[in-house]
Amino acid sequence: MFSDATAETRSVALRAVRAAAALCQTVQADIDDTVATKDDRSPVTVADFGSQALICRALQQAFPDTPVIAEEDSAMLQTEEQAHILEQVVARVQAHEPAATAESICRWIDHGNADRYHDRFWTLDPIDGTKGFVRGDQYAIALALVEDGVPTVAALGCPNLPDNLDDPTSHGQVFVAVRDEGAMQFPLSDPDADGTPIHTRDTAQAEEARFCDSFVSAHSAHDKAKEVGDMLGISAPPIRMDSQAKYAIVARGDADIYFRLPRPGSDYTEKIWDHAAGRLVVEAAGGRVSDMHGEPLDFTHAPLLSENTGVVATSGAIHDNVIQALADYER
Ligand SMILES: Nc1ncnc2c1ncn2[C@@H]1O[C@H](COP(=O)(O)O)[C@@H](O)[C@H]1OP(=O)(O)O
Ligand SMILES: [Mg+2]
Ligand SMILES: [Mg+2]
Ligand SMILES: [Mg+2]
Repeated sequence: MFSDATAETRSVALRAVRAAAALCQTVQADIDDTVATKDDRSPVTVADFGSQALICRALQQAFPDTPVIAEEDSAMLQTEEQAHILEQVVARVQAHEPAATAESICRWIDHGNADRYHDRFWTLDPIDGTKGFVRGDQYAIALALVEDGVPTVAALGCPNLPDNLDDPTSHGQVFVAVRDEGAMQFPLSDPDADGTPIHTRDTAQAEEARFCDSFVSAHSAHDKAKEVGDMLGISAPPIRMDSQAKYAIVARGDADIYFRLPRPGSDYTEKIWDHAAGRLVVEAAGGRVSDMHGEPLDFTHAPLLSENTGVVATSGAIHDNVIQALADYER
């Protein structure tokens, strides 16, 4: 399905995300005492730092000249107060990179601290949905290459996502997408398994749609999504889920719409690493992604999506209807 042009990029991204997913799974199995609180009061864990260290290390080795814009930095790890977190990060990373030291790990993490737009850069959320991760629910490891402002290659790891939403017993996929070429899912449990192509649902009538939104009500206006869903005639209950796993379930046809609608009075600006990989996975699988006004997501103001308000992803054919319903709702 994928052309040879992106073979090395895809394979480095896929291997790095698989290693980070394995690290996250071992931390999640034993989550106590691995969580700290950042200056903005949001949680960060040993796994966020460990995941960013492993992925940035792999990117730096393979593509030394391509900047990385990632969520975390090592500053708080280097404080005395968080020495116990750093110690655990070192132990977790050494399981994958035996020669790693506290110093090299902090350097790898900070390789992800390019802070402005470039014509070609990687963007990484080492754990997207940290609150879900800490709760034992959904989270994602989201990596995308952005070229000329558009995501072109993505690897989105979803270690807790069931293969089938109605049967939570088997789970864990990584989604790989290439712009204009398609999207595939690979089981995390078997590095040798072939990928399976994924496609959005061919839903033509909005009333047949299922929509998903954030689990955390502070991240997205649940009531607005519900009311717009009612206007579209949607009767199925919303799927509430943490992280970019929401993009993945739209991409593979478990849901038709992902609503991320700002809460009234919120001054939160979305970050590029929360949307670059997910957007590409949905678009390459046949869907559409825009902001809530139908405008394309603009990654040229990295690290912020400062030109956009809200995000809407759909299976494709119903996108214009959904955007129209949002405009009618706002009126
Ligand atoms: N007030 C907010 N509004 C919208 N998104 C937020 C807000 N605060 C944090 N986020 C981000 O939302 C993402 C997860 O949202 P969800 O799981 O609901 O889709 C995370 O990346 C999280 O950032 P962070 O990574 O700093 O925690
Ligand atoms: Mg994160
Ligand atoms: Mg995030
Ligand atoms: Mg965070």
